[in-house]
Amino acid sequence: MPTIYLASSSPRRRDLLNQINLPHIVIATDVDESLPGEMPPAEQVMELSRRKARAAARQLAVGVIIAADTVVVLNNEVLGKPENEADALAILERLQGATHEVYTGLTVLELPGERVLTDFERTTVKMREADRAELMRYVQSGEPLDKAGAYGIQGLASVFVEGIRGCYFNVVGLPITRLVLMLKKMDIDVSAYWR
Ligand SMILES: Cc1cn([C@H]2C[C@H](O)[C@@H](COP(=O)(O)OP(=O)(O)OP(=O)(O)O)O2)c(=O)[nH]c1=O
Repeated sequence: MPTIYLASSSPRRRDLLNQINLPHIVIATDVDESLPGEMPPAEQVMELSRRKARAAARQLAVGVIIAADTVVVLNNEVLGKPENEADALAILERLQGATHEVYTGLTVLELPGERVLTDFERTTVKMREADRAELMRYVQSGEPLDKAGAYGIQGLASVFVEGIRGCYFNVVGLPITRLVLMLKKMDIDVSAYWR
């Protein structure tokens, strides 16, 4: 079975691979995340996941690389990670009482040979109304700062989520079933690692 590499510094993605008992090695990458402004969100996250996978591929000779990129989209506007606490509060004030979408782009790259698959997953998230004081306390918890859309559904932000449609794991940053299906296309069966 090939060695799996996760081209991500996100602890959430690591946790999700551990949750499905998929042994992996984390590879740190540094990619240019600048994009042309008019790119649709699905294209953006797929392109960035491809860049992350390719950056990891430059450091390796053999194995299968997984890379992902997640953004939150509100009324066609792409929201990445907040720049600071004030930005996090501004984002959360827009998300409260509204419905948004979470997109994750996913790339699986096999070495040697560079066979590459890229796809994306989209989940709709509805948040309840919340007042400024509540959102302020959430920002002060420190949870929003390293997360797209300034929240973590898997953490304290669960108190704001009214409902979701689609893959939950996609919101956390790694759509598990989408990944499993892509690995299957590369003739890798995740359950073969469960020994
Ligand atoms: C919406 C949401 C995002 N997130 C996180 C997942 C990702 O880590 C992060 C989105 O940022 P990304 O740029 O996709 O990933 P990253 O910078 O954390 O890691 P890397 O580029 O090295 O792979 O937001 C949550 O943990 N919970 C959520 O509910």
